[in-house]
Amino acid sequence: MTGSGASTGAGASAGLEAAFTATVGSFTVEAELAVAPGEIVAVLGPNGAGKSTLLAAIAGHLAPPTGFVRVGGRDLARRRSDGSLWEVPLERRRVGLLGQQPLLFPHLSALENVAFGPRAQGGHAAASRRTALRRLEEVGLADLAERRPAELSGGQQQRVAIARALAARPELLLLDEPFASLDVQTASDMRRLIATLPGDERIPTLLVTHDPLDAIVLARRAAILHDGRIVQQGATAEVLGHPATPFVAALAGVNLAAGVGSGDDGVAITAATGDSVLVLRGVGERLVAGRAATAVFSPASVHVRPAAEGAAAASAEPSVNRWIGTVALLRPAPGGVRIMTAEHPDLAVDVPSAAAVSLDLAPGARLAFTITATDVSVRVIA
Ligand SMILES: Nc1ncnc2c1ncn2[C@@H]1O[C@H](COP(=O)(O)OP(=O)(O)OP(=O)(O)O)[C@@H](O)[C@H]1O
Repeated sequence: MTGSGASTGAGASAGLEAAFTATVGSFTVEAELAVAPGEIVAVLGPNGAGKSTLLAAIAGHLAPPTGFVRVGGRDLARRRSDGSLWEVPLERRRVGLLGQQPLLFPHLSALENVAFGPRAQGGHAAASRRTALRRLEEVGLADLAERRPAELSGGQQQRVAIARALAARPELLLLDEPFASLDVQTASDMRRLIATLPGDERIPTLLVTHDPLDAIVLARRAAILHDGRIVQQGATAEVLGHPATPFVAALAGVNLAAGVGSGDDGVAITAATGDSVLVLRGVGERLVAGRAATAVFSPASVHVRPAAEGAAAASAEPSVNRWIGTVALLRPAPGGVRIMTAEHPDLAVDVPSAAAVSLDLAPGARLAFTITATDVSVRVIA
């Protein structure tokens, strides 16, 4: 391999390193990512955030207008300074891309599907079939090796697709919502499978999903994509446990309350109605009085009861970890009802169905909310 674009990076153990822009139509993705060998990094984002475009650019289906994609220290694509593109052809990339649909060859058996990659790489027929059978054993499908895709369930087809991707000895795995079309039990089996495979093989794996559960279960690191940009990345627990923006908080299913340090280790949050201040004390960083700070908590960790007769939302004294709110909006939530109040319309509170019935919820109802400090994470805004 010659040419100025073929620079080697930090060596064969470098995993995936990428920093590029990629464009489809008028939409542009701009990303800087690194995935270590054996590591799974989750890319989370809502519909249309650019997740599939990001994977297409890394896989080589889209030429990046700027930047580079490098795997194992070897450039797969690079824009040179004169604007010309240096890239490894698709068939020589050793990138396994697995989408929502397994896309198996319908006329081939499961075994022949899996043996296809090793054969295409020049392997002998018998050796390729042995490799394929071993891969099918790993995904628990050796006894169905002779079946064609139409004779397999959706979950089984996905397993064959994983076995096929791995049989081609990829240097990088790209998983695009691989659980999206599976039922709950099959998706859970697939998660377990994916959790063990790439680590054993030291394959860097990028897992695209819109489900925070995938990131929590499978990935130690997560990147959040929004409108084609990575808006936050880091340890999964950190990103989802203390989101930097309301957008990431909504994606993670937690509340992010912005305020200022209250001087007694709480975050003072002024009500939208402007007539009261809620102080949330929690665990986390030391806060500085008057400096911007955030508090994060789960909608389900708030306790709700009817407000005592005559309880006033407006008060000169800030109340600590408790507030009175007027129901403004009610929405279905998993296992119950989500409440939003006029005083704090950005803070969701979830109550189980049984509690919702006994609270006699309706817009305009006045409720008392409390949360314990151990359920609140607080942080200074840099
Ligand atoms: N071939 C195309 N031509 C023009 N625009 C496109 C094309 N493919 C995708 N887009 C646009 O690019 C944006 C990102 O699409 P992309 O499929 O990458 O998002 P995504 O995060 O994978 O979404 P989803 O979760 O719905 O699959 C969208 O606004 C989409 O409409």
